[in-house]
Amino acid sequence: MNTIEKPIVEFMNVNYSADGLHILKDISGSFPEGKITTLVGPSGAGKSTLFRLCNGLSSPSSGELQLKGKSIHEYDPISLRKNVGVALQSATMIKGTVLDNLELPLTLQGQKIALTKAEELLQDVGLDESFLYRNAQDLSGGQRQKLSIARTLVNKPKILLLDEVTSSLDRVSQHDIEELIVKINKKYATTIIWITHNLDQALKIGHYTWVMMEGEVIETGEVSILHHPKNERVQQFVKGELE
Ligand SMILES: Nc1ncnc2c1ncn2[C@@H]1O[C@H](COP(=O)(O)OP(=O)(O)OP(=O)(O)O)[C@@H](O)[C@H]1O
Repeated sequence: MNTIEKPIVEFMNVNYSADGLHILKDISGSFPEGKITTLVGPSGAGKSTLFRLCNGLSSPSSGELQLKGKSIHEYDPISLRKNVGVALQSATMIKGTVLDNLELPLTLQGQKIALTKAEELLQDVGLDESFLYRNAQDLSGGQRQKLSIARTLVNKPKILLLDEVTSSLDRVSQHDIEELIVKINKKYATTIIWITHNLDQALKIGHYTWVMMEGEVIETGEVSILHHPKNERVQQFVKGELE
């Protein structure tokens, strides 16, 4: 992160343990506001666990985690959900139409979505407004992922957490989603934190990267560090020698 950038998510000596296992080890660092940071590392490195701390699904065992300069403990669940949107690889839909799914974040708050808003959100993610009354179960994988991302935008989140959102998609849909995320980042200045196994994708769309291994953050910096990592294990990882 360069000096003029403001941190929006800050980890200060964060540890997380579960079932007697020390899973996240003394994590310190920040995600800059309005930028795309990718989170990479081998399987089991702790990436998804770190995400669950950012959206309040788990709490640090020790240390401090701040969002917008305020401890995550001070956010109530609704304001946390409004600030932090999440899209997952599975892009799970409820039974019903595209509109029902788009409206879900508001339904949970006892509200309805304005039709013009729903149309605008579909337009944002490149789905035609004629999709609104289609059965969500009938969408293709790529369309479902676009809808899942549109759904996170309903609350205008400041931060969007993406966990392997393109891993089960074909190349064309993968490319569409990458373009879409870059567009959202530019249009709404949304901070994006993106877990990906795909290093080419990290290099293509990210401004910054965190490399995690065995519960630790090993290297961070501009995404170009992936071309010439300093750490020997990270060098092995980028060469594909670690799973
Ligand atoms: N609640 C839990 N209880 C016990 N172990 C856990 C728990 N949550 C995560 N772990 C363990 O912590 C480690 C990190 O898991 P995590 O899912 O965060 O890794 P990851 O980097 O996201 O991996 P992947 O890329 O495979 O999704 C793994 O060894 C996992 O089995």
